[in-house]
Amino acid sequence: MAGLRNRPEWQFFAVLPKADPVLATAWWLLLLLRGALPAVFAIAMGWLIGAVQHHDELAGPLTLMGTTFILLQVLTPVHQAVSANLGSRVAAWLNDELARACVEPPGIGHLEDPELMEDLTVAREFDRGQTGPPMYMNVDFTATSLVEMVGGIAAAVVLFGFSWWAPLVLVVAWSATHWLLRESGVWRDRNTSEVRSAQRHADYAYQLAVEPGAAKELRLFGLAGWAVERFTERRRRLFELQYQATRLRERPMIWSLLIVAVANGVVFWALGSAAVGGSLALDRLVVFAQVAVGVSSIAFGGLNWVLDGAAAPVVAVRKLKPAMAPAGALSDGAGPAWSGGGSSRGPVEIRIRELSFSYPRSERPVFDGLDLTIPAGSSLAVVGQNGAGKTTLAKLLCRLYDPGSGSIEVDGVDLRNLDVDGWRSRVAAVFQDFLRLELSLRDNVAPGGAPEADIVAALADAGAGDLADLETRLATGYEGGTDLSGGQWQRVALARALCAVRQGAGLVLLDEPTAQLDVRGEAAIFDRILTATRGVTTILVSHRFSTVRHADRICVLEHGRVVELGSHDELMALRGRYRTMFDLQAQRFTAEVDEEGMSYDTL
Ligand SMILES: Nc1ncnc2c1ncn2[C@@H]1O[C@H](COP(=O)(O)OP(=O)(O)OP(=O)(O)O)[C@@H](O)[C@H]1O
Repeated sequence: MAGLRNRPEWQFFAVLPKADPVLATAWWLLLLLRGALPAVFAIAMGWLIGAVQHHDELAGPLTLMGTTFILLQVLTPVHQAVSANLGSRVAAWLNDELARACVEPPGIGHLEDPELMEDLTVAREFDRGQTGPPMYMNVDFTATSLVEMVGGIAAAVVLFGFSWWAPLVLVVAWSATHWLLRESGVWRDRNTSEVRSAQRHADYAYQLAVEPGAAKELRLFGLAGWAVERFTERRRRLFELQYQATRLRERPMIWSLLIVAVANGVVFWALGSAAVGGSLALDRLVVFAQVAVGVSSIAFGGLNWVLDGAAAPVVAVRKLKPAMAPAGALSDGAGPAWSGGGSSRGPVEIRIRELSFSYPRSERPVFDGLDLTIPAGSSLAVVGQNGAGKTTLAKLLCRLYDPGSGSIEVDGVDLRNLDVDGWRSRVAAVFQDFLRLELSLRDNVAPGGAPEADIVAALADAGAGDLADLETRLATGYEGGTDLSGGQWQRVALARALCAVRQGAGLVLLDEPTAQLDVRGEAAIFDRILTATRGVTTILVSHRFSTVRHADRICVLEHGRVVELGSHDELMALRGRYRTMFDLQAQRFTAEVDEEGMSYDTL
């Protein structure tokens, strides 16, 4: 039973009533009715012939035939409409499930776990129509295939009226055609890793060609023709593979044709001899001959093929739900909303002890015994080569991951013992890949709400005071909406953090907060950031030493450990890594005065 429940088809059918119980019931009823109608029509025809032969009343059989015929015509489009609606609801249900599974875990490990990526891609993209038909079509295809299956079974049931063996022979023979498709590899080969990989390549090349993100470089590097060529070639390869997969192979084809021909020959021969021998009247012969033909609609197993595509996203979503929860879990924070040692406002002291951390499924530790203390209210700049672990440190401080071993303490309390939401409400962060909400400027600066005076002041501190009206939506495509440049967006992200500081954040994390600002803007803004975050514990990640040097202390990260720690002057005097990096960058900043006679280079 558990095995049956785990089957993809079962999971697919189980989702239908969850998506919409009323539509699912209507869908099944219509399906059964449509499946049964051809057999009823055959019976009605036999009845009519019998009535003509015996000079009986024709109204009954004619009414039944007419009604069946009309129902056959009318129910098809009605069922299609129900299928389309049910399919859309199944897609919405799956999308909701996936959204919840992605959003509910407090950490983010489940979204960065390579083992979950394939299912996540299937679950995310199933309704875009690129890897297969969208769900509303899949439900319709499933309905059509099931109607045929039910039709074949109904015909076989009626054929029992002739003999017990005839329907069995025909059902077995026509079922052999399923084996034909399976042996031809239709289902198996269509979903091989080679086909999936070809599909991925074709999709990628297509996206390169049609999406605006790649448009600039494609043109600049003369790659436009290459992208189209690549797409065409990859797609051709995909079609070739799909053709190979769906091509019927000779041997199983000959065998199943033979079986079907023999079985039908035997049954029709028996029907014929019974009729000639006088044991089967014309009216019954007509019925049984029709249903004997009708059994053929169970042939070829199109249903399996259709269900394969329809069930894949259901299986992926249902698999992801239980897999994501532990991957994104954090150890339980036992404390109340804020259970740090200090007050619920004001700066916090951070103490990192023997911290080790590796990303999920990664052998290589990012940190291996990191020790670092950041006194309350001080600022610390973190520098180091690409990949040194600066962003990872910020993620750990936001408690998007828990450490592998060691600890991060806030005012003497292990971060794992703090309530996650309570802690996060005390952290203001700007990440390199910061959030750009398609909402008003006001909501971008204060997504959780804040007094207007704080929003306006935060925008001014971030140098975005005159960017736009607070109610302007920061996205094109909306009435009065506008998009911003990269640097302008960065100012909005900074304003969001600075607004949170005004709301009482105790830790500010700035990961490359001025990377997209022009030099003039950076120098001006950085002074304002320092003023606005004065007295708040601030961690600044930056490759710009003009920014870094203003921090109270600077730490150089290398191979998961702190290799240098001190003020700018102390580290310069040390003549170590920091000095080398600083001097290298300083050589590129020789011009200290611009054409307007103003000095911006603060190195
Ligand atoms: N989601 C992830 N899964 C696996 N490994 C990751 C992930 N994110 C980062 N890493 C790895 O962890 C290491 C540290 O990455 P991190 O982003 O913290 O570096 P960084 O110092 O911020 O680099 P940069 O200066 O380029 O921003 C790198 O080797 C990186 O490849």
